[in-house]
Amino acid sequence: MLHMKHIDNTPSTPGKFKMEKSAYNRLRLHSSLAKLTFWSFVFLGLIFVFFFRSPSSSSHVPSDLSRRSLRSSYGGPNFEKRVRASAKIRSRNGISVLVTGAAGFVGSHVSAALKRRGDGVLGIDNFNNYYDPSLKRARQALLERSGVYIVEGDINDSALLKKLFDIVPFTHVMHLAAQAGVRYAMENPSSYVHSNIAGLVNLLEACKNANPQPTIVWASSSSVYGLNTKVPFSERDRTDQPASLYAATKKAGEEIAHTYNHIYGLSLTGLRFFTVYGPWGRPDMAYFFFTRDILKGKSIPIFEAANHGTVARDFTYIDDIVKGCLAALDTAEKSTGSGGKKKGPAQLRVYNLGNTSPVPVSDLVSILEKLLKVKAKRLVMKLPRNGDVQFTHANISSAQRELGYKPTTDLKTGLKKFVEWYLGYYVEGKKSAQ
Ligand SMILES: O=C(O)[C@H]1O[C@H](OP(=O)(O)OP(=O)(O)OC[C@H]2O[C@@H](n3ccc(=O)[nH]c3=O)[C@H](O)[C@@H]2O)[C@H](O)[C@@H](O)[C@@H]1O
Repeated sequence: MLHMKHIDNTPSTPGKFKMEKSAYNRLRLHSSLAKLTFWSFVFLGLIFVFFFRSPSSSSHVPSDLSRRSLRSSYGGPNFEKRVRASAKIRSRNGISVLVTGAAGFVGSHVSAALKRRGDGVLGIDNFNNYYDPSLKRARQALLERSGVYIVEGDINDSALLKKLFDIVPFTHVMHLAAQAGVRYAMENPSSYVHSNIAGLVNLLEACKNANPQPTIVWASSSSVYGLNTKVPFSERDRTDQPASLYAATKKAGEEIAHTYNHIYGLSLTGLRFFTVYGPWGRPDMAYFFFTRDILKGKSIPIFEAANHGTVARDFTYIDDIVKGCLAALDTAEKSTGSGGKKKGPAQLRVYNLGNTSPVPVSDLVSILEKLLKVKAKRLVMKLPRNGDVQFTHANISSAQRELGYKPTTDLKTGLKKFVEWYLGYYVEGKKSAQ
């Protein structure tokens, strides 16, 4: 309107005015055509996006990675058949368990034990390369032979988790997927946030929305005791002075568990594992790379505290941990909510799963020397300030009383089994230990 008025009032010669007016009309025609073309493109673009986008690229899916994997391997009758067959319960009173981190050290052992006793087990693992993924693939191959299928995916992929819960009404979730390792947190802090915080929340969201809601047992860590000096560590002790980001994310996990229990009625049990070791273990852990480096003739760094103080760990054998995990699953009560709504109070537990006899790291090395029949090149070093604590020692009376947990393997016996496995897998199997 204002624009028109301005043109009408333009003082000019008639001819010139005429000329200007027709130029103006041409201009208007051009601009209308341009507008029409522009909006046609926008409209066509919207139609294209609406009809041709993949159903998996919904706002649920957090990353390109998960989108790609969803398209390539999830869905379809064959996938669903495999998932159902793996999760099928084959014993009376059996349970169906989704095991996260199933290709990991503890995850693979727990999955195998559940399957052996007739429970339904479905695994999920992202097969990341924090340590040699070929070891994870070898664990996967073993599980595959006993009928456990591991879906390749990330616990941050909510569309995938929803799909799995849609296919199987899991009674339990054994959540063992995590970014482990105390010292690596200084190198790659975000991977701890991604797996131990964002991943945990995403998993709990899927659990709270599921109908029926599953019961959840998950891996916390002895590292939550941080700089505590009172030993042995009891579940009632303070856990507010973590020494590493890893420990802080596990502690955060315990608080997140409290929230989901409180708001949604999820039954949650956290297990504080104490330096778990054994066959098929993690190559980033000291007992594992000490073995590799002793055999290679490389020197090994042995930490000691100030004033030649002993650094010790309550090393716990994998079979004892597996028994603790199964007992936690078996004694856990059901979640009380359904479809995201709480119906009543639910169980919230936390237990130490340790061995109750701390061993100095230098003694661990002496045991390895005997088993390997090779003298270690010891390089005694000051305990670095990068997350390590001086000692750990579990009080397990709660787990003993309520789970019937009773560790039976001492470090010497357990390391003997580890070394037998190590030599068979790497030396006889001619695989290179990285
Ligand atoms: O139980 C736990 O809470 C934690 O146990 C281990 O952490 P850590 O006990 O530090 O296990 P290692 O990294 O294998 O270290 C074992 C011992 O060897 C010592 N160490 C480690 C590395 C090294 O080069 N030299 C050395 O003397 C450490 O100080 C520690 O006392 C796992 O790596 C964590 O994922 C787990 O949560």
